[in-house]
Amino acid sequence: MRSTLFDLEKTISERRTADPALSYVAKLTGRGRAKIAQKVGEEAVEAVIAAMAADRDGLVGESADLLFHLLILLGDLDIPLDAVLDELDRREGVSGITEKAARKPD
Ligand SMILES: N=c1c2ncn([C@@H]3O[C@H](COP(=O)(O)OP(=O)(O)OP(=O)(O)O)[C@@H](O)[C@H]3O)c2ncn1[C@@H]1O[C@H](COP(=O)(O)O)[C@@H](O)[C@H]1O
Repeated sequence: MRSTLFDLEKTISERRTADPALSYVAKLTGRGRAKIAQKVGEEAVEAVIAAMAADRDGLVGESADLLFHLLILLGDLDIPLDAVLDELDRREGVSGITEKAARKPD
């Protein structure tokens, strides 16, 4: 399995306390969780815009930006990537239609 996301998670963890003048991760982290979350939202919107324009290259780039910023946000909350992958594993084989139908009404 490709280890790209785990490698990036480790790099982000190491760069968080670097010199903000030399590290984007450190600079963004220093601006606080709300700013990191805002960037995740912006990158998600940019991915949607690229998709709606059928801009495949754009969507690849924006998806990379989105995953990168999501990893920074998860790291800021001390949530390991493994926790997200575990949740996806837990859902494996459970149809989204079935899962939604089984939800209790509010
Ligand atoms: N994958 C990435 C990556 N993807 C995108 N970016 C940066 O994310 C920033 C997003 O650009 P924007 O224009 O949206 O942001 P901005 O203008 O800085 O922010 P605003 O002030 O507008 O909010 C750009 O500076 C991109 O270069 C990344 N910066 C770093 N990485 C990885 O993180 C590692 C550590 O980076 P540093 O912390 O910079 O050393 C690198 O070696 C890479 O592996």
